[in-house]
Amino acid sequence: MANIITVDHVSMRFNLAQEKTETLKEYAVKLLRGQLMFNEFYALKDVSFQVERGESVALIGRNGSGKSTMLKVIAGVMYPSQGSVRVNGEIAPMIELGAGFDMELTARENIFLNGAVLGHDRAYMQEHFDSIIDFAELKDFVDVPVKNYSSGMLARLGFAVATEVKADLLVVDEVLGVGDFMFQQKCQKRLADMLAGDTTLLFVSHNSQQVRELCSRAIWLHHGVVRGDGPADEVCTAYETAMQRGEV
Ligand SMILES: Nc1ncnc2c1ncn2[C@@H]1O[C@H](COP(=O)(O)OP(=O)(O)OP(=O)(O)O)[C@@H](O)[C@H]1O
Repeated sequence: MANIITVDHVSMRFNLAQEKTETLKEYAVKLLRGQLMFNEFYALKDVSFQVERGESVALIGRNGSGKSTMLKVIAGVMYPSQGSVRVNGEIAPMIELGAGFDMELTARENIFLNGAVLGHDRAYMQEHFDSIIDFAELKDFVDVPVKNYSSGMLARLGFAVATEVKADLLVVDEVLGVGDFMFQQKCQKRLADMLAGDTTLLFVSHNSQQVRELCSRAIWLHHGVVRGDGPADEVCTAYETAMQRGEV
């Protein structure tokens, strides 16, 4: 089967300032004078993997292991310092709460805006509009600027839009953890339905049960390095065992 994602020897380096600077001006002056010392920090180190069309893959690992950075590089929000990423299809990214929304606009306006960003015209979005609002349970808040939404409401709207407009690849960062229990169940069911079609799912989760239920495969990142890649159940068990033993 064809690969939808090819991650080829990707490294992501961040430069962390060693000294604390109080103001942006002080930072800029020190930077121009060459007085700032940086520590090089690799959030991803020589990561390679491929994902086939229709696979559902979870990225797991401790806090700070590089999962979100990997999603951002795949979604094209960040460019890797080394290596390359190729995505063969249309991506619906849900990687930051509210990203892709204009906070000053209403839900109605944002739905059309988001649709346009994903390459869908007004007529297409109009056709799907009611279904998005129904799923997000925001019927009474359609014309409220989203800056007044709670984080749960924003997550519901984001999830509803990203999953309504069928993309080839859905990239989801922990957003399933937001919203109440009932909504999480609904999201999980929708993802399962999409996976029964030919959507590819790549998602980050700290919930092993969810990973086992939704994903056929898991990739375990540890300090930016791939420590495991294989059937979700096996990789989750290896990760849990390592945590219980205090090895990670
Ligand atoms: N823009 C940035 N500048 C500097 N460091 C960053 C930046 N983005 C991420 N990092 C660092 O890279 C490392 C990996 O972060 P990342 O968010 O990818 O981890 P994660 O596995 O998603 O963690 P979590 O489970 O807590 O969400 C962390 O140490 C983080 O502090």
